[in-house]
Amino acid sequence: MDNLVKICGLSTPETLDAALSAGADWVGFVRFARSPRHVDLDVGRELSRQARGRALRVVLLVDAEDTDIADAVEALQPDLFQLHGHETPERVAAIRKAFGRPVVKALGVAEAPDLAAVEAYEHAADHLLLDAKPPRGAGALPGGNGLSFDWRLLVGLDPGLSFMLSGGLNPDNVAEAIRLTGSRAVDVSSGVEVRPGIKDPGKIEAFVKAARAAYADRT
Ligand SMILES: O=C(O)c1ccccc1N[C@@H]1O[C@H](COP(=O)(O)O)[C@@H](O)[C@H]1O
Repeated sequence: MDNLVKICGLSTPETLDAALSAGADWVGFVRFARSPRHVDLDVGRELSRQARGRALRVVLLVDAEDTDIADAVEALQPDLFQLHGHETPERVAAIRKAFGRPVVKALGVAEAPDLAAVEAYEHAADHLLLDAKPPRGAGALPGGNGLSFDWRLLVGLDPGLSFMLSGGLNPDNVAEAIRLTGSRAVDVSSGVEVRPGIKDPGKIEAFVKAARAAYADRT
């Protein structure tokens, strides 16, 4: 992953088009029924067709059963999976092997000891996504909460696999996040929305521009 921008939680042709036109490298589709960004299989199929050849397509799953993964693969033909639940390294490796797609494993970060989990996924996942820990409490989503964590925790981090920074990013803070962490990949969902699940084409464009400018400043 190098100078990569991912826009996640896209659920309409118009907002997907905004992400593709802005030059997003990866686009994400959420398959998690409780999420305001969840796409059913028919919508996902159409969106995935729209993105094919223009960006890599990521299907986001949360502690999914094999049958649900198989349904998502059949309909959306994703290029990668993002696993955003409590999947163990063994489960991540099994999904990667069974479905023949690279896996991005999301890990929640709140404090330095949380980064100890990184090592366990070194041989199981292809990439990591470092996200804020979700809030405690019934009904909280495992991600997509617009919360950031202390990016200084990542300074000097050199995991054995590439990582993507996520959690609470938006067009106004992504440049600082890239500058501070040195991250070569960023991911956003709620920071380019007007309300949960409703993406804003202008914010999508502004996010991609701001991330690209920050990457360019670094080289
Ligand atoms: O977006 C969701 O609804 C979601 C549901 C379940 C798991 C993860 C989810 N979102 C992902 O979380 C990160 C961070 O999101 P945000 O930018 O802080 O809103 C991102 O990868 C989302 O796609």
